[in-house]
Amino acid sequence: MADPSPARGPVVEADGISKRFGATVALRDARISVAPGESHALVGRNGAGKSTLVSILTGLQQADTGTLRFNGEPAPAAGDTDAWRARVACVYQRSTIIPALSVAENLFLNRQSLSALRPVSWKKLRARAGELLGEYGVDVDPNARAEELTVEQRQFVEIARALSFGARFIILDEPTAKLDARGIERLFAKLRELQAQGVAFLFISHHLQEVYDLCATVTVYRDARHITTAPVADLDQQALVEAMTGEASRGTGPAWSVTGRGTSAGTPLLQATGLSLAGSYQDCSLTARAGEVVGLAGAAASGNVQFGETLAGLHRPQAGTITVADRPVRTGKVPAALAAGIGFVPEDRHIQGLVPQRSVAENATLTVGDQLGPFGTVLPSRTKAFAERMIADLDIKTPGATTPVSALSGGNQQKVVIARALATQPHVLVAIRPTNGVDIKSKESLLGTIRQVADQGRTAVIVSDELDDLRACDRVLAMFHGRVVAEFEHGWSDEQLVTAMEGMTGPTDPKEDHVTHH
Ligand SMILES: Nc1ncnc2c1ncn2[C@@H]1O[C@H](COP(=O)(O)OP(=O)(O)OP(=O)(O)O)[C@@H](O)[C@H]1O
Repeated sequence: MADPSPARGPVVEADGISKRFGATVALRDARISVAPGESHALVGRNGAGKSTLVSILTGLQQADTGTLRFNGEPAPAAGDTDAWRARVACVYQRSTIIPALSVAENLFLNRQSLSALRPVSWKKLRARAGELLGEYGVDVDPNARAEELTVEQRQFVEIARALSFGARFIILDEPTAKLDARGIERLFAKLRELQAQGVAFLFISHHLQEVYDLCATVTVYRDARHITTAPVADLDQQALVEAMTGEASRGTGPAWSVTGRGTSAGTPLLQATGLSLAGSYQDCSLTARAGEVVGLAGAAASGNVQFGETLAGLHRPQAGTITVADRPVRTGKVPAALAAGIGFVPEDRHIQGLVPQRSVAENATLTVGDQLGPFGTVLPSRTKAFAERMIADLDIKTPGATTPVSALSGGNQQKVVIARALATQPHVLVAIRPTNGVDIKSKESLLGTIRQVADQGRTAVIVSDELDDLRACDRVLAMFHGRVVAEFEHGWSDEQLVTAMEGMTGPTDPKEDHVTHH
């Protein structure tokens, strides 16, 4: 690792940065400055320009105007990858680790210092990988295949790899999106440890609490512009949200409201009985009635995501049955689930959700081709009208319905995935972590949209470990280690639910009459 460079000013300083994509202005005269060893947050609504700034700070894209300096010196030439990597490290939400390779191979992939002319000594490489992981306190076996690692271990390997190029400045773009509460704690502990060694970071997150927990300074972008930079201690959450939205917050609760009427009213629409999937969960049952939103809570290894995916036909369970409106659904087949009226919002929009080169309109209507014309003869005008309604309903920030989805910001892509799931007017909507990557204001409208599904006499299942998502539910089942361990009627406390998700049964409290331990 290179010696830390002597502090000659901010680790990064960008000023007057503008960037256009065709008619879209992604950044307009924006700025950012991060001091050595500083923990700096960058927040803003979906499409505010955060990822565009990251791509400019890491040399992936060039700004149209503006200046960029690292440690007081001009940025390296475009394309000089090694020089960029020595100044700024970046960990993206999407892993850049190659699953089929070992940890050691991943760490030294594409590294110029290993001459291509010399045969690679695997023994040496493994030893160096071990040293490097040790240096950053990452407890992972260099021989392990990357696909065997947990999301969190993979992220630690990425951080070690990124910093091993010598940078003392690391950008983390929504690093907590795929971690559960424990994983986030460990990631933050690691970041604090690195900060104590003088590493500065720029932290991007839609979870404002994380900003308060981790960062000393916050910068807010809105509509491609820099709005403010301030010590986090000087901005309370209301002031921060106001800076992000440009509106005085209403100070009231969320736009949706839990009716709590679902439990006794409504006939069962979705019934999953005794489902088991080897290695994931055993003997799990769930009933969702017309008019209610049911939460399926659980931490990373609880099996809740696999249970939700099974409902949508992604896995074939070894045991158990699924019915929609009393009709059996063939398990393990996505088309069968769709035909039975189960709409699905997958966890990973990149893999399961979208066709990036296709337009917003096409993506939003991928599941309803038959409503818009026979296959191959989709009528563009109907597709467009349908998509335009979705764009308005879900507040999707896009220049138009014909814009390719790849040109949308991450959070707006997530809204397209939800639009698509809603397009079929499903009887049952199964949504996995639906507000992942979505800004605080859009989150309310998305949860409101899911609520509408129930209000129209249909039903929704939200699979999540996010308390905000779960609060939008009438009833929550908590899973731990592959089993449903407790059920909560409306009125649970955060602590009760978190305790259940962590596999601990709280003391039996007379006030706990809305909790059933299974
Ligand atoms: N390659 C591109 N082509 C066209 N437009 C783009 C491209 N990349 C970004 N944009 C547009 O630039 C704007 C800023 O997007 P950016 O991804 O920087 O937002 P963001 O703040 O990171 O949002 P999110 O929180 O949703 O990730 C958006 O309107 C987006 O649609």
